[in-house]
Amino acid sequence: MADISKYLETQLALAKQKSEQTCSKINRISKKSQTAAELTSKKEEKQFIRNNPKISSKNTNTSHHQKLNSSATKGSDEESEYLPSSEEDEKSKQLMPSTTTRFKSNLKKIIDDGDKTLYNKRIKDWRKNLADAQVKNVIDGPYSADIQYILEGNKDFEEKHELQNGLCVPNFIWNQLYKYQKTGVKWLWELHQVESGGLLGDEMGLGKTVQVIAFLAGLSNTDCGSWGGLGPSIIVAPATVIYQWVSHFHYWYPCLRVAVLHNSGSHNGNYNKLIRDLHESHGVLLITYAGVVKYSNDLLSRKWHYVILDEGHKIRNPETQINKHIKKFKTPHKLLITGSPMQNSLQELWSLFDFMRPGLLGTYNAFMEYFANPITQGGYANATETQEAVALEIAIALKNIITPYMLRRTKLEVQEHIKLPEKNEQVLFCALTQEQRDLYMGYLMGSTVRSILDKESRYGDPFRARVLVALSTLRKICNHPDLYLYEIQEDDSQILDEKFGHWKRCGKMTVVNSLLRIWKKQGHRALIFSQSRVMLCLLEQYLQNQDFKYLKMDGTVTISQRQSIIKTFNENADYLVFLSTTRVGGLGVNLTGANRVIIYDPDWNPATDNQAKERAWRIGQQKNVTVYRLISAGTIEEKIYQRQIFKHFLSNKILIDPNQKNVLTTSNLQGLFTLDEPNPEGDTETSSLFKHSKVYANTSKEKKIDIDSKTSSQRKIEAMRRMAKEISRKITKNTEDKLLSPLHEDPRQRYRKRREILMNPPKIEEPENNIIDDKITSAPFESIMSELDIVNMHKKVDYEKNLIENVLQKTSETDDKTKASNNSCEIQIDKTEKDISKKTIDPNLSEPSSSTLMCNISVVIKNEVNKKTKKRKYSLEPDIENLIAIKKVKKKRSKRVASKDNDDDYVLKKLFSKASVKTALHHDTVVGLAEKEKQHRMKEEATRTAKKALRAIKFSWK
Ligand SMILES: Nc1ncnc2c1ncn2[C@@H]1O[C@H](COP(=O)(O)OP(=O)(O)OP(=O)(O)O)[C@@H](O)[C@H]1O
Repeated sequence: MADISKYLETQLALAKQKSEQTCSKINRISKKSQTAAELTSKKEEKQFIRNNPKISSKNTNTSHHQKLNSSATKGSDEESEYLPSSEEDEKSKQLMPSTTTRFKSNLKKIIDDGDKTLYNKRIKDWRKNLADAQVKNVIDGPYSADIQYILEGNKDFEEKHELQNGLCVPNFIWNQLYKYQKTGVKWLWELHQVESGGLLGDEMGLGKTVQVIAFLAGLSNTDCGSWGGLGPSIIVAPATVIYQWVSHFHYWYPCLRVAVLHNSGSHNGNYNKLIRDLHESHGVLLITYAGVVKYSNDLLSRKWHYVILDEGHKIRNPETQINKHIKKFKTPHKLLITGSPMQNSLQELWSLFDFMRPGLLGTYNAFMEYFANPITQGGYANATETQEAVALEIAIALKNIITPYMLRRTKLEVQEHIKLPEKNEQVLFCALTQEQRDLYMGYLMGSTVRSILDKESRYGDPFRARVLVALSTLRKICNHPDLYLYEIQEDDSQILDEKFGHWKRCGKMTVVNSLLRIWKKQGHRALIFSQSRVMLCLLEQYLQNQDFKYLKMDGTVTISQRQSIIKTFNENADYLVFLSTTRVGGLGVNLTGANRVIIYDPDWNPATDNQAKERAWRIGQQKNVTVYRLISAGTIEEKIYQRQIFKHFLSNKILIDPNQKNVLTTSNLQGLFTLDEPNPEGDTETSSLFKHSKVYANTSKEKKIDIDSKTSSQRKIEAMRRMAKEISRKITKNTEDKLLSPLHEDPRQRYRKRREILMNPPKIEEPENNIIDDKITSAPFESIMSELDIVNMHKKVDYEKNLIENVLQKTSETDDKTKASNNSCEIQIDKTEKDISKKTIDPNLSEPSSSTLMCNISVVIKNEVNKKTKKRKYSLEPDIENLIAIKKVKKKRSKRVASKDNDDDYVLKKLFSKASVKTALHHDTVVGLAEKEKQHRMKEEATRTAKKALRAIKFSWK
């Protein structure tokens, strides 16, 4: 009896201790986190007050939040959905010097035709090369499509392919076009003839630029209309792709003059003169979107034949300055090129059509009332049946209206022509580090978020701006704790250089680290995109520390040099990584040198992320492409991803299939400011919603490898380790259960219940998230005795010994069954056990605490492993928590590294095994594309079969 009461006392003490630990873990946020949240809130508050004189005239320092705030209140759509990245990036101070500067001097600039002398020289060189190619069949200079055509042995390079009604496209272009591109050129020609604008909306990388150049080349060879062929034209494009246009023109149609109206252009002197010159020579003027606003008076004072907007979705917000200026051009020939015609909402579609087919979709207000709102409403999963039916009918009507003016082909549809390699796109839900979780929770509990969520305290300040600032802060914590902490440092000296931005402090960076290491071994090259330039600096610092060769392109790289950096990366396989902001490197450029893509942080706008990944998966890519989108599990990033899914759905409903069904409901503010920990299976909210899209690493081959390669003792060690972990978990769980239970006041009852559990131990599932070979070597938990059973069966002093013996016995049984036992490898536990009992078991306790137990078992395991290590020189992998690496296994794995087929599988297993990735989803399945793909294939198959059937009955008659 006395023993039992002593035991119960100990249990009670243990339970109390455990409860305190648990409570403090759950509720207590570190001092550092609290202080950080309060300092941030104060800073933000000052800023709000500063920006809202009605609240107070008190003045404060300027911080980046001012920018956030002002942009947020401006109400531009881009800013409402997205907190400045590139804009912020362009101006934000750099944390560390960019190595990009090193490469600048080596980069060869692409020169446009703004400078007439240079233009004349280029034309002279080109003509000479053309002549050389015809005569000598070799050239000493840059290739162009016509020269290439001649060198390939074609004699008809001066001939043209004439389309119906006279468009004459030079053969050296026409013959190089894919079939669907020829259709595209014909479609542009049809629009031209009916004097209409249009939207070329092919998926990214399908050669929209090439189609437009082919069409313009055709026009310039066709004597028609008031311009007698091609008149002076303007192409508006984002800064990064301006020079891509130049080089495409120089390649595909070298005789045309193309000049860049920008500081970076070759033209010297008065920009007015350049516009006049270009206009007179019927050339093409390339200009940025900002340039249109800047030079609008001069541009608008002339008549232009074609106005073409590349990445035309830039004008999706009808309220912007750019939009207003661009719509003033008076020509019916307006083309819009974009791979993402609808990104966030239906109003965007209206804005695009208002540029190239004004009036087609009515006025803005009418469109919003009669089209956009009902379609959106009917799109939510919680819409009524009537709302759904109305949405469907209106979506069909809208699709019918826009179809003649919009040509969109997906990669899937044209796959038989372009034969792109496969693409595997996954969303990896990454665990936050303890520090991140702490800071995240601290900020959620801080005054900024409280003031947002507390309806009562919503004073008349810019509420929306507060929300956006808070969201931005949470995103920073997800990206790296230092992005957040850096801002509240009063003084730079507080920053510890060696720890600053360290990858181990951030869950997603840990994943990046694993990915890059594996990819380097596998021989893959990667693009890494982030929204923020500051984050790129941290990634850059990481790459430098690891000695990974990389190139970086962000807003600080001059426009004229961007194309050269891209070219260098594509041509030089020494560079492992191309780092870029999503907005600078994600638009329009070709980065096919890489076949792996990491999208480090999600954008509110799904198209931004899509654009980025399409840089690698496009014509010219030879290898299979894998894209990883990193999401910090349970955080704001997951909500952003869900928002992306909804936007995808909406856009697919109009552009692809009005019958699309949605699974997401509207989200509320509260939902944005929570931290949803993944459930025990590692599922986050999103992965629970999209269970059918979950990615499982294929373990079958790995299992075989492990069975073959592991010795019996290694298996025993692992079994012990797992069991120790499980026992520890059981103790913790039991203690917690009791604590939560109303019985916790009565130790006797608690004991009775506990005994009952011991007599009938619950079945415990094997942990899913574990080292690779779980299922092979683990002793079945249901047959393992609980540590308390053992305590009850033996004296305390024998506790450890018995436990270990028990484990070994069970494991031996398992081993015998699998015929893999190896007597010579028997673990000698006696000495270890004695050592442990001397060193670690607290004599005051009748039962070791779970943590002590865990520690003890670890010691046993480590001792054993060390012993083995000494004997056989095994190498351990200390950086992987709880993983005891065994060389043989590693050897097998490195063989797997070489096997390209399983590259992605291997990567995923590694990530799961390190527990840095909680779960992974197939992105295409989530956004419904895989389903579409399946349907498309089925339809194709069905059509083929039907045709065959028709032929069959026809011939059967004969
Ligand atoms: N017919 C073709 N023959 C050879 N190469 C082609 C052809 N069409 C396109 N390409 C190449 O494919 C790549 C992608 O083309 P392009 O940049 O025109 O695509 P895009 O649809 O404009 O892409 P984005 O939407 O990303 O701007 C380029 O490198 C281009 O040279």
